[in-house]
Amino acid sequence: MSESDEDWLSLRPVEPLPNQCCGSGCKPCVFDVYQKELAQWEEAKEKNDSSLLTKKKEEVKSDLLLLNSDTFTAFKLSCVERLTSDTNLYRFELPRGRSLQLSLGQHIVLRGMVNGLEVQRAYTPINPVNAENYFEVIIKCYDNGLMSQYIKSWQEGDLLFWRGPFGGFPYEPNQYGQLLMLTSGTGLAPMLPILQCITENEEDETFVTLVGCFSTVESIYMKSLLQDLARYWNISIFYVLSKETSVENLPWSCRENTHIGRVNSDILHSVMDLCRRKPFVLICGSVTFNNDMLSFLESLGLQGDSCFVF
Ligand SMILES: Cc1cc2nc3c(=O)[nH]c(=O)nc-3n(C[C@H](O)[C@H](O)[C@H](O)COP(=O)(O)OP(=O)(O)OC[C@H]3O[C@@H](n4cnc5c(N)ncnc54)[C@H](O)[C@@H]3O)c2cc1C
Repeated sequence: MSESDEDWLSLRPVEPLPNQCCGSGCKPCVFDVYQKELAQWEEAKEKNDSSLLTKKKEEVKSDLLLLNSDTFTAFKLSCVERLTSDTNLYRFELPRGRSLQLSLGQHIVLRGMVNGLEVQRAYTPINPVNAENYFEVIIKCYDNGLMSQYIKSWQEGDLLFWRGPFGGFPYEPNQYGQLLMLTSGTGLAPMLPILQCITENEEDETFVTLVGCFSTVESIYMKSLLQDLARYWNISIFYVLSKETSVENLPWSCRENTHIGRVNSDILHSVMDLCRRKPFVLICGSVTFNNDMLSFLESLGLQGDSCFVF
């Protein structure tokens, strides 16, 4: 097939803008995909054969894996549950008896279209890794967030496009005597499948202490799931609430395990004193939160090789 210069120009892939990238270091990133498509375009142009461009740019279906790290697959949004004023739980349908087959703590990348611009952002499924027929993500929407605008337009039944998986925390049962999980907001997400994996395995005797940082009691996500998990003999859960004024104003169920204020080295010191063994620390929050936690832990004598940042 022969094409004019103008036709070739219209087929040339467009270089992504920096804010289209999710920034989570996934491979391939939107820029890798662009480089690959550009090379494909240059080859097709050289051979003057545009049929070489039609190869797998869009969604693919694999019989074995539902997800693919290169290309996007459509999943149906089956249910939206409001968790707080700005955060919802989104449940996606999978074919009957199928699971996403993620490893612990892995994230997936969502593709959105905002004002004609393709945007990609990372989200971490919270369901147990062996869950069949569905997967779930909790997403906080920001007023001025690009993907947030797209997510706010979703309706149950919509088809949304995901690729992955990426990242993850390599975990073996009883590998660590004690895990200490430090999370801020939706940073809770990668911890939930790890907690569920430990509590579902009677042979796994790992102690886990989770510190969840939120602004108020109302903003704590998945409170009833966390309460259920805290009933296990090896799981302890603490909250640090930055916008509450006094423990006395909190419901009785939260008073004993809540600190008021922002998490600091004193709070971490008291939490670490309650750990049964020297902890291996998992950290997930904003970049500032993660860096703050690493420096508090260092001041408490914990080295970087005892920490994993999502
Ligand atoms: C590996 C990984 C896993 C993630 N998992 C989840 C998850 O499970 N659930 C989830 O909700 N998010 C998760 N995120 C964050 C998510 O990828 C997006 O960054 C977030 O949804 C904001 O995207 P946006 O396009 O709406 O905002 P952007 O357009 O990227 O940002 C615009 C503005 O929004 C605000 N904003 C964006 N992100 C933050 C933040 N973290 N803290 C404070 N203000 C912010 C700021 O004001 C910012 O200037 C994850 C990120 C990574 C890297």
